[in-house]
Amino acid sequence: MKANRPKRDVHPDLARERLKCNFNIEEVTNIIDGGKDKTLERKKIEDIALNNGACLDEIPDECLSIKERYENAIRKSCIYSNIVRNEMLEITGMENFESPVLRRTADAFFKDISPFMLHLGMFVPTLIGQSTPEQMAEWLPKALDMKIIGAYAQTELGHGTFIRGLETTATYDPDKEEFVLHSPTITSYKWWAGGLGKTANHCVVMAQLYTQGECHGTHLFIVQIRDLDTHMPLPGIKVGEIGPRMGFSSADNGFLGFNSFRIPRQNMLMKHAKVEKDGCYVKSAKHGKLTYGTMVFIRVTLVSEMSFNLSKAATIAIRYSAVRRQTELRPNEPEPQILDYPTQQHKLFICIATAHAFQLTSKWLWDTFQAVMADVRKGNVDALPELHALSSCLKAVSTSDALSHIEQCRFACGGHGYMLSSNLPFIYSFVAATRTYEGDYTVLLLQTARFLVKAWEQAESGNNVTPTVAYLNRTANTKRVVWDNTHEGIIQSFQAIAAGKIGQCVRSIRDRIKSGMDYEDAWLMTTVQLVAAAEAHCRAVLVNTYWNEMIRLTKSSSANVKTVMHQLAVLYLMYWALEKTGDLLKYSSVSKQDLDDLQRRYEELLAALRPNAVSLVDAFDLRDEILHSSLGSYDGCVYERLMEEAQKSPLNAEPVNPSFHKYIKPLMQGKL
Ligand SMILES: CCCCC/C=C\C/C=C\C/C=C\CCC(=O)SCCNC(=O)CCNC(=O)[C@H](O)C(C)(C)COP(=O)(O)OP(=O)(O)OC[C@H]1O[C@@H](n2cnc3c(N)ncnc32)[C@H](O)[C@@H]1OP(=O)(O)O
Ligand SMILES: Cc1cc2nc3c(=O)[nH]c(=O)nc-3n(C[C@H](O)[C@H](O)[C@H](O)COP(=O)(O)OP(=O)(O)OC[C@H]3O[C@@H](n4cnc5c(N)ncnc54)[C@H](O)[C@@H]3O)c2cc1C
Repeated sequence: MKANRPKRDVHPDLARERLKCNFNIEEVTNIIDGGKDKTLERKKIEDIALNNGACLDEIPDECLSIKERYENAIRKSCIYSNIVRNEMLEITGMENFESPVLRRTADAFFKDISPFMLHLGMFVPTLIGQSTPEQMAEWLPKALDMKIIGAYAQTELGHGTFIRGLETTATYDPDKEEFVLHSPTITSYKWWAGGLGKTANHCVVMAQLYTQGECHGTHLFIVQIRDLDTHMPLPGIKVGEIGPRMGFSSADNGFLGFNSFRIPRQNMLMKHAKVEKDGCYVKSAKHGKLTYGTMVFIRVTLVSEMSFNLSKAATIAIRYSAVRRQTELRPNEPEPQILDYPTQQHKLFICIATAHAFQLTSKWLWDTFQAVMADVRKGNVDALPELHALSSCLKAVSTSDALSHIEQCRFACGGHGYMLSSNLPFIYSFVAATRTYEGDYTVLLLQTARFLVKAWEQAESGNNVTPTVAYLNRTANTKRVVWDNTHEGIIQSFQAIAAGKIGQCVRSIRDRIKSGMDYEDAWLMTTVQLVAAAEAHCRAVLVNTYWNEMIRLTKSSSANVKTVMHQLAVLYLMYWALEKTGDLLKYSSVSKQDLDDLQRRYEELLAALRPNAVSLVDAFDLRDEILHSSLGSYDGCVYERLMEEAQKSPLNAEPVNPSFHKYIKPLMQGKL
């Protein structure tokens, strides 16, 4: 079903906005993409995937039933996978199947989500990260060629966060050289895995490994769950979909139970630990948590995923705000564009800046991840704790911030932002899940806090600490940093806030221990502060990385691009400084006068960015097919699109709904 989209003239308000632009949009797009060549490659791929209109729907997703939505998503997933397999991977290279470009074009096909997302998103990365070379040779080509379709089944009905508490067992039987997978309780049923309910025929399963009568903790196994020809669940497998949820409606998140289901020994993913034929367990020589590798990988990719989602929401809300006019400021004057209201600018410009902050930080995080993984391959796991701490807090804060900014974008669009045709509710519900999945917000910040407390103790005793906490060596023993309203000063203040909060946590824990608590209770009682300290550390990392990367990437930019990129980064620093005035007063010498000054400069900066606002979102270069929004299209024909989408409501298919004759009329006539 292809939909024809009428071509329209650009709305005059948007056309005027574009004339005001004073910087080279393409240069900014190149910075976001990671270089001119990357932009060209992206555009080429988008043309291949989107120009034939296969991604478009006649009937909007939201007007379909649950079953129709799933079936339509499968239909398009197959079309899309075929394009990826036959045309797109040729350009990116097979090894770049995780390229953000593929993720971005997928969004044009799925307003909600593809049931195949977890296949490429987690199943394939697990094969790559957890298999021996022999296992990789066996499974990876089939998975990349869609000969098998997989899911990642780790979470159970009873446990998601506490992986060590998972109950599914994999017991080795040396006589048959097989593992027996079993779900001993209702709470041990796998629950949530995307694509598992109806789509996948294979999955990676995390289970407690038993061999020679001993439990060796959780390990990963590859399991075929459905017949490849009939797609029927195999005997011993109970599988289905978990039911309607807030978002992810077409992802067929599933449940899975095993009744003494047997798999060959070779199906244990044995890169980091193995079970010999005789049942002897050989432990990972490197690091006990390497089986958690896929989670770390996805946490890293989620930071750029948040940038992408926020850039979509910001594009929709800013284009709409340039077209929408509301309220006479002075009698008989034209109503202003709502984008002219400083309160609207305050809601929206931070979204543009944050999308940049996350994008630049995500590239840096990706490079860090690659470097640490290269070390791990050589047997050096020293940097793993820092990577875990960093990816945990950046995943937590980027998903949480993106969520609240996307909600602001929806607020910024008034009533129309509540329409599903605006796409803002879809973006919101997708991002809402990211705050929970792949590690809940609080839980991940507490992981980072463990690392920070140790780093604090090292710095306190005069030892050098790892790079992302190096500021502790400077600030651990400083009471209050001297306020300085330059960008360096603001960055240092964020580091001082983080150091101050971590130090306070350490003192609280020690005081509680002194007063008789054991370490676990003292830690538990301090967790509210520990979460705040980890968040503060993450903000310090974000402001520092964003600033440094922005300077590095704009070195050879034209003057006006430098200026506008600089303005966005300063806006980001000021916004967060003003959000955290209580902390600044506590940990720096900032005065009321300094804060009033900062507020004034922030408001001036909003005004300075105003003429470039539409062009800044144009620089995200998001095609209409990707935006899926009645409010955010490039031409700004908001009202026409809202009306057009309204006509598609199934309730408008007939002038009188049968319920009138069945219920309303009898009620009116007193015959009910
Ligand atoms: C195609 C591209 C896609 C782009 C992206 C788009 C979409 C995303 C795609 C897919 C996602 C969609 C769906 C999501 C799928 C899922 O949600 S899968 C399930 C994810 N589940 C979780 O994340 C569970 C969260 N829980 C945990 O991670 C851990 O249980 C825990 C909370 C970290 C604790 O683990 P535990 O084993 O109990 O550890 P313990 O407390 O014993 O800690 C011991 C030490 O080990 C350290 N540690 C823990 N984890 C790691 C790690 N991963 N790496 C390194 N180190 C680790 C821990 O900090 C302790 O260190 P100490 O030194 O002792 O302090
Ligand atoms: C849309 C979606 C898709 C998903 N896809 C998959 C998938 O493909 N595969 C898969 O395996 N899983 C998947 N999940 C599961 C997901 O990973 C878990 O839901 C997530 O890790 C949170 O775990 P939980 O549900 O057990 O929450 P819980 O741990 O029960 O959390 C509930 C509350 O308790 C708090 N809490 C828990 N432990 C602690 C603690 N130690 N200290 C302080 N507070 C704590 C949390 O902060 C939270 O507020 C998905 C989830 C969603 C929502």
